[in-house]
Amino acid sequence: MSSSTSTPPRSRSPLGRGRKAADDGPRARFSQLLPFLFEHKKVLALVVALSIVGAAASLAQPLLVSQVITVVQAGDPLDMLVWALVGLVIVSGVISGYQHYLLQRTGTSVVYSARRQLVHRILRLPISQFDRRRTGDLVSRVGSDTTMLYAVITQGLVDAVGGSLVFVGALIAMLIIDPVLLGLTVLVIAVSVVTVVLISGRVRVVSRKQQEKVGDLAAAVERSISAIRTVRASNATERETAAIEADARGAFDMGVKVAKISALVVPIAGIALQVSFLVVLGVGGFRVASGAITIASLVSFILFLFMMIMPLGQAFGAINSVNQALGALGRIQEVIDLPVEGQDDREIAAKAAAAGAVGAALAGAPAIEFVDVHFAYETPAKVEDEAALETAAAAAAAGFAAAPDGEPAGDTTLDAVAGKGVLHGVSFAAARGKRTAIVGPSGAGKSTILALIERFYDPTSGSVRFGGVDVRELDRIDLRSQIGYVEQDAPVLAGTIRQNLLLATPDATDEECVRVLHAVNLGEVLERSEEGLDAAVGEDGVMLSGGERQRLAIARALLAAPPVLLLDESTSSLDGLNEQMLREAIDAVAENRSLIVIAHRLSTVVDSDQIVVVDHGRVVGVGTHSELVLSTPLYRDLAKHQLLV
Ligand SMILES: Nc1ncnc2c1ncn2[C@@H]1O[C@H](COP(=O)(O)OP(=O)(O)OP(=O)(O)O)[C@@H](O)[C@H]1O
Repeated sequence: MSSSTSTPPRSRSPLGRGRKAADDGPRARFSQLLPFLFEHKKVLALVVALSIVGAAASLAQPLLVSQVITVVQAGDPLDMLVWALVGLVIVSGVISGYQHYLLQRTGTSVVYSARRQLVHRILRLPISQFDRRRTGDLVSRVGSDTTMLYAVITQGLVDAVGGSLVFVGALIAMLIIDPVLLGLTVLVIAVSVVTVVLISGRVRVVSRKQQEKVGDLAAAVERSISAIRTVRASNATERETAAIEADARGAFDMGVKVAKISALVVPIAGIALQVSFLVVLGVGGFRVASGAITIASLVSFILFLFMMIMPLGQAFGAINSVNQALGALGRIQEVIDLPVEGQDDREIAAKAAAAGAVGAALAGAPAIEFVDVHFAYETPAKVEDEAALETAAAAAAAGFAAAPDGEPAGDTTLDAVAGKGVLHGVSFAAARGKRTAIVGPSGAGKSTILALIERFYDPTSGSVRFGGVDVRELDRIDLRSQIGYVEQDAPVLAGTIRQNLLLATPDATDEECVRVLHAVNLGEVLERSEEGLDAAVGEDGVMLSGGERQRLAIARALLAAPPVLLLDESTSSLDGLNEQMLREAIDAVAENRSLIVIAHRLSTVVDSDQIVVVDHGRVVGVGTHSELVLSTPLYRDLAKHQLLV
């Protein structure tokens, strides 16, 4: 958002903005994971309850085994004990299977919930966010980063909760059996826990970087695919492939790093088990020999030791997967924390809605009016010192733990600053029910004018008025429902003709669809395929010609029958017939409504009620064609070039 009035403070996200750490980038805390888990608290509670039962069943096993040994030594019959053991094994198996299913389902639900939140947020971000974010990276956050959350649930976290019960239970049992042996075991375990915690902080950082690389990869793929014809025609396939492969390689390298660090974690539980086993066996042997404990006690102590180490391994796995997930969650949360479009003006909009401001547009006021409008797009801030960031990241890596906050070392490309002015004191009024054309050289600011009417951006100063009311005082949804907008060059969505038409007017009937298609001279496309309205138009409408695409977009706007229609004429050159059809389409939509059309071909606009000439963001002339030819040199030149005078 470029408006000085509505731009939120720089520090938008608690994670990313305004706070730069050595490993620059969005970071998530464990507490931010909790809301995702909390959504499933009932199922998770059930899983924990099952874990407790499972833990009890597991804990009972060594006790039974110890009983079996005692009974065998005494030469007594074993019947009941054996059946109890079999029963316990079966119960443990069933419980663990059900638990596994619940965890997988919950993991999938957490991913689903994160995706929903992300999509909900992304589609509502201010347009300025799309100017500086890469589409592929956003797609990757929805598709890839979210899947990392799955592992938190399935790989350990909840298991570790249940496991910790086994751990505590085993600990108590071991304490009762032999406190001396336990002391030695705890010592070995404490060393391994400290090591794992130190290593896993690094996993979070590297995992986030890996996700960033996956984002880069997705953005690169999107870039090439969306321009595939140009890429092919430029013989750039090899170079584009190489560039994408380099991004894939970056993701792979980071993946290998994650694997290396994780690989340090995995054997630690095993090593801890082996070391404690040897210590317990050695010292335990002496203690049996000296009569301090019995053989049965030593055997059950060792079984408890195994039982205690298993959940420890789970806990280490959990720490690892949580840290990986937190890397991805940082990127998810960064988007979720962005303000949605209009977040700042909710109060104004509520007031406006209460007052019915759109409906109460002032009688006699122009449909659209610009009053001394100045505007500058925000431009992404530069990364000031990448080398400093790298050094700081390396320093943090050496420290192994999660990076501490540092001084701002630079700026990511997602922060924005006000760029150079695009509109400078633009004033004009588009009368109701009339046709206003905006003309001017490329880059003059014509499309920007339409963007301000749609409130994709707000002016830096001055005001844009709809029916005499400043658009900032209107509810955006109401405002947009009054305005049709046909954007330049890319107006068709993948899908069928019907889906395209119904985008703004989901309830329109087939008859209405067919009527608007005829109104814009597109009746013929219905005859091309037996499917009629259900014929697919392909990604970006590639199955339609440039002129047809533009007219389909006009038909869509026409179907909604808005009182004001903004039309950014396609810059692509149309042949005579297509141009004629476009003019007829515009004539059809101009009926009974206020039309503002950006024209690249003066022939489309010579008969407009009013023409506004824009040059370098300034209005340099307003009038009819014949007036402007006399009064405005720029217009005269444009007209001359297009052979109209
Ligand atoms: N989203 C954007 N972010 C930053 N700058 C932009 C953005 N859109 C346009 N600009 C800049 O604003 C200026 C005006 O662009 P605009 O698209 O309004 O011109 P135009 O008159 O419609 O041009 P054309 O006739 O070529 O479509 C240009 O210098 C352009 O580079």
